[in-house]
Amino acid sequence: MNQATRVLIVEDDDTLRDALCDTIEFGGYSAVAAGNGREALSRMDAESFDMVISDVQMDELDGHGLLREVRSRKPEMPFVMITAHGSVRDAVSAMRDGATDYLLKPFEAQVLLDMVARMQPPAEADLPFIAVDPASQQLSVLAKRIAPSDATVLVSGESGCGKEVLARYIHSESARASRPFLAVNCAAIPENMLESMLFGYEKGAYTGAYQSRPGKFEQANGGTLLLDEISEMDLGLQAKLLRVLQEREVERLGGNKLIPLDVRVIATTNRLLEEEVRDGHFREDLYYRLNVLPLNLPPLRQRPGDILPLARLFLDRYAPKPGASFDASAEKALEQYSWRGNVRELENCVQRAVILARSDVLSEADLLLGDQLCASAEPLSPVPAGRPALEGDLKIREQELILQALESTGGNRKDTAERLGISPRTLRYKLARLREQGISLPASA
Ligand SMILES: Nc1ncnc2c1ncn2[C@@H]1O[C@H](COP(=O)(O)OP(=O)(O)OP(=O)(O)O)[C@@H](O)[C@H]1O
Repeated sequence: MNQATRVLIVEDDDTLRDALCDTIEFGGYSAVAAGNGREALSRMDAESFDMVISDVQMDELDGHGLLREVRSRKPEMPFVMITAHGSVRDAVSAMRDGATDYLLKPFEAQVLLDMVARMQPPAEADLPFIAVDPASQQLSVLAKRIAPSDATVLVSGESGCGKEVLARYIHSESARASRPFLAVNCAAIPENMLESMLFGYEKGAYTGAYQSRPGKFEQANGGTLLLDEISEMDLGLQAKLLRVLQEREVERLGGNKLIPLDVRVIATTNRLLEEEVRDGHFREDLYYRLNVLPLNLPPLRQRPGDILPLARLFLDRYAPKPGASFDASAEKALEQYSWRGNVRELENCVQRAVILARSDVLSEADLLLGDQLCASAEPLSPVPAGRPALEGDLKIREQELILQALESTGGNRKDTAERLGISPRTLRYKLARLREQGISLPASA
C-alpha cells in the first residue's frame, strides 16, 4: 500500500463516484473525484496525480476526449478506462487511444484495487543491484569505476536482464546521486510525443500545448537521464538527440532560448546496435556518441550465481510475512531452469509461487516451471475468480490475438503493434501482463 499514490477518479454518477473513491481509499491510496473530463483536466492543472481512472460517457468532456488530452500532456500517466458491460468497441478504441488498461462494468472492488496496485512503479529503494555471480561482480566493479565520469554509457543486454537496475546503480555511485534520475522508454511513447517529452515545449508550440513544459533533459539537469530502448527511436529524432548531446544544450519546441545542460546520459538497448547501424535504422554518428562506455549485461542463464540471491530478494519482497524460504527441490529447480525471460521471468515466477504456496517453505511444485506452467495455463489464461465472464472471455481473445500476431511477425514488436493497430507502448504493457501470468513469449518480444 502506498499512501502517497494519488488517483484521480472521473465519473459523472455521484453514487458510483463515491463508491469508487471509497474503494480506493480503503485500499490505502488517496482519491480525488471529478464529475467530468473538463473538471478532471482543471484538477490535473492544479495538482499532481499518479493515475487516472475514468468513465467513458460524460457530458462536457467524455472519457475518450479526456484520454486524448491526458496523453498529450502526460504521455506516461497510467490511464484506466471504465467501459460499459459488453462494450467491446469502447474498450478497443480506449486501448487504441493509449489507455493503459480498461475495466468492464460491473467489477468487484478487489478488481479495481488489483488494477491500481499493478500500475504502481516499484519504489526506488526496492531496487538494489544484486551481483553475486563472478560475471556480474566484474560488471559491478566496472560500473562503480565508470560511475564518477560524465561520459555516456551504453548498456546492452536481453530484455528483462536488469539494464535499468544497472543504470540506477551507476547513478547511485556517482556524484550525481542526490540529483534526479529520470527514465524515458523510447519504445513505449508514441513518436510524436517523445520529442516534446525529451526536449519540452513552449505554450502554443502545437495544438494542445496549453502551457510551457520543461522536457526530461531539463528536469534531469544535474542528474542522470536513462534513454531506455534507444534503438526504437526514429531517425529524425536521433538527429535531434545527437545535436543535444553534442552541444550540451536544449531548445524547447517552439522556443528560442538555449538551455545549458549538465546531464549524464545512459542508454539501453536489447538489440545489437551495430546491426541496426548496418541496416540503416540507427545513425552511426549517434551510435559512436552513445557507445563511449559500453557495458554488456549477460543473460541470467550465463550468471547462475545470481539466481538464488535474486530469488530470495523477490521472496522477501512478495511474501506476505517475513521468514519465507525455498526448500532444496525449489532451489535446484530455480538453478537449473533456463530463464529465457531473464530476471523479470524469475521475479514473476517467485511472485506467482508466493500466491500458490500453501506453506512459507516453497517447493519445486509451487514454482510451476516449464511444462507444469503450460499444463496449468489451459486455456491461455485462467479467468480470475469473481470477474464477469465476458471480461474473462475478452481478455483470453485479446491474448490469442496478441500471441498470433507475435508469431506471424517472428516476435517483432513494432510490426506486431502495427498489425494489432495499437501503440508499441500499449503492446509493451500487454506483453508484460502476459509474462506476469507466466505465458512464454518469443525471445525478442
Ligand atoms: N541485478 C538485479 N538486482 C535486483 N533486481 C533486479 C536485478 N536485475 C533485474 N532486477 C529486477 O528485474 C526486473 C527487470 O529488470 P530491468 O527492468 O532493469 O530489466 P531491463 O533489462 O531494463 O528490461 P527491458 O529490456 O525490458 O527494459 C525489475 O523488476 C528489476 O527490479
